[in-house]
Amino acid sequence: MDALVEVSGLTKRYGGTLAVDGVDLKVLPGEVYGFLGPNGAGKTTTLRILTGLIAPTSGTVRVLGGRPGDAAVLKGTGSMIESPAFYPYLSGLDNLRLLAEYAGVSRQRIDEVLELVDLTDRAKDRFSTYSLGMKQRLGVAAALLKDPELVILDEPTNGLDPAGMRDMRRLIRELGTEGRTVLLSSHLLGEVQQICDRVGIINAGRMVAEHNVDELRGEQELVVRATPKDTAQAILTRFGSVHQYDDTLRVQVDPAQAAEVNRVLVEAGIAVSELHTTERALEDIFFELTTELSTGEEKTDVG
Ligand SMILES: Nc1ncnc2c1ncn2[C@@H]1O[C@H](COP(=O)(O)OP(=O)(O)OP(=O)(O)O)[C@@H](O)[C@H]1O
Repeated sequence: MDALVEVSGLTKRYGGTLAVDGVDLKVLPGEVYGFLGPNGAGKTTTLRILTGLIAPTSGTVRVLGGRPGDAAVLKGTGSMIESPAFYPYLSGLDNLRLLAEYAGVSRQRIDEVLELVDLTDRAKDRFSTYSLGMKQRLGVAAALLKDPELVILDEPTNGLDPAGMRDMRRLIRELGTEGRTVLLSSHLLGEVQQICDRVGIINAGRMVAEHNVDELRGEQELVVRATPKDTAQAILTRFGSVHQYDDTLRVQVDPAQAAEVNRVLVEAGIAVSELHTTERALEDIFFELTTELSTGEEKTDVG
């Protein structure tokens, strides 16, 4: 399967700051890929390079088989990098019309994208009257106008309230299920876990890990609080390795087996007062990796 985005040894230096430091990245057709990292990790810089907005210092970058910024690549890529810029005094619809005219897109496609981002009812209102969530969704609509194969979204839920985040996540999942390839950045673990198929973790300009989100889910643990604890622990070892954490037991077992674990414990006369899954897996990996690196070599090179 040919990757839609293929980045190798990508580096970007701003004066003395190494913003991106030898990043390798592959985004495969049809996947929703999450580019996860804390603020300042180098996500926006990488996405700006992929969309041809800035040039890399070194490394190779292929997007849709071509170079970022090439006409054919631009045609097949829709993006929203940082806050989308629109004319505040024009309606959402008129803003899209302007972009559509420039890109040679039909009126029908404008209606389709407005429908997709759930802005049909407010399309004729001025952009300045939109909520932040609506502004971001219009940004996604603009990115989708050309019916692109690849959609690149930089922190699409940033600054949104919980309802706005939910709508945006739903929209991105929809894009994924309709077969589009999506590359998005985020600093939110839970978000990436909810909407992405694969995740690349970046910290201090370096890719520190790449995971299949399903595998990570499988690595989740069950948290069990039960008495008597010793007997519970002995029973739980049948399901997977068990370790104690505070006064709970943590079992490495597929969370889908939670009901079965509960049944077996209760049938053995154990009182179960708490049983839930934990999202520690991705969090642990993330913090382990980012702490390791941030205490390691400095990313700022003043030489
Ligand atoms: N135009 C620029 N000039 C100088 N330094 C820059 C520039 N753009 C980014 N940087 C620096 O490069 C590093 C990476 O920034 P980048 O914006 O790519 O990170 P990010 O992961 O997108 O973080 P955020 O979510 O905060 O935007 C930071 O140290 C930032 O200060």
